[in-house]
Amino acid sequence: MAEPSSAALNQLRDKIDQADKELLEVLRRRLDLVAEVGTIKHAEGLPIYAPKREANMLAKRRAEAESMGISPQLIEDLLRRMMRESYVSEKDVGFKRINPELGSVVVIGGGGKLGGLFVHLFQLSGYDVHIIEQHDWDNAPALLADAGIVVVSVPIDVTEQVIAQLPPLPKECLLVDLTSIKQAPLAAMLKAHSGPVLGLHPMFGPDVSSLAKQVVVVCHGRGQEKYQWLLDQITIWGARLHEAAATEHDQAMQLVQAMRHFTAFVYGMHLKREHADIEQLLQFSSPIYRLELAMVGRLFAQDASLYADIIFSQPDSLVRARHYLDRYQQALELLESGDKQGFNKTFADVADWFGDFAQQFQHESANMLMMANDSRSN
Ligand SMILES: O=C(O)C(=O)C[C@]1(C(=O)O)C=C[C@@H](O)C=C1
Repeated sequence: MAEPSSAALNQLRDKIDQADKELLEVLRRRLDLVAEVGTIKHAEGLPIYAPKREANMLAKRRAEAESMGISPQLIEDLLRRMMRESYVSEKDVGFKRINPELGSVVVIGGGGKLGGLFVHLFQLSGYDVHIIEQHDWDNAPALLADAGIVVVSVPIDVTEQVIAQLPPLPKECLLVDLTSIKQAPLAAMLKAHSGPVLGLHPMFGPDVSSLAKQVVVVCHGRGQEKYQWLLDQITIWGARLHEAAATEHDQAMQLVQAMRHFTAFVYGMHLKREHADIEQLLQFSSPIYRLELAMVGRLFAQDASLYADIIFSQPDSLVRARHYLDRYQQALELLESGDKQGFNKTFADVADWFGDFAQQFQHESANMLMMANDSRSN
């Protein structure tokens, strides 16, 4: 059915169309300027992500918007969305090669998604990149003979085995892994190779459009002066580095990854066993529930073995999951005994513990909810 309209409304809509077209022209102009910035950054080896410039620009535009009677949040949303576009366009120009002397880059598991992303980034930076996959392990000695860096990007449960199987690497070759646990792979690399060693954990999935604003955890192994170039290269790709001890990293991953994925897995399992009707849930869902369902549902669009690896390879997953079950049981007892007061008290204790973060998260999630709602068309 056609939407109701009128001649006066149509006249105004024509003018809106005109204004939107002008907006497109402004966007085109901005994209062209950003492309020029990309070329300069490529030549000068500057990072695609410039947080101070962004903060300054946003503050100025917000103030200008306010003085024009435009919501500051509106211009901030638009600019942030445009800058996301900038990261992608600047990435496609390529990056400066920070270590021109380096021998070849060999990515073991480079045919996989995360390995493939790093292959692409090294290629965009002008390195000579080779891939080794399971089926062509026979070629490994020849490919590794003049490697300047070997990146291990294989499933967690075979990482240590693959590292142990490596033929002797050139003495100065850098050995790196991208596994989402760090203690065991780092120890295996230090044992297998006497040269420089580095543990990395990219805190993002392989589907990111650029590394801008993404975090890469750095666990130092051996010979930092020999791999500083790689850290600089990753910064140019746009990522932020976060240094951590391998033990500290692995402990945090218990909650950030293993428990998070495990609870999402249980939630999905529960919905299925309750014979929930997703279609119907969506009709009744508030924006926050829709977002929650999306977070859980996206798990099941991915590879089971990836999640199994993350959960099962964390040494303390079971202990953490049991603690969670205990807390669930304690909360259930409040419900069973109708202890609303107890519920409120626990709630207040936890809120107190979250402190200022509670407000910050409320603010952040409000923005996410609005954006999630904007992208709905039904
Ligand atoms: O000014 C820059 O350095 C840019 O790359 C341009 C731009 C933008 O789109 O305005 C994009 C990315 C940076 O983080 C900051 C700003």
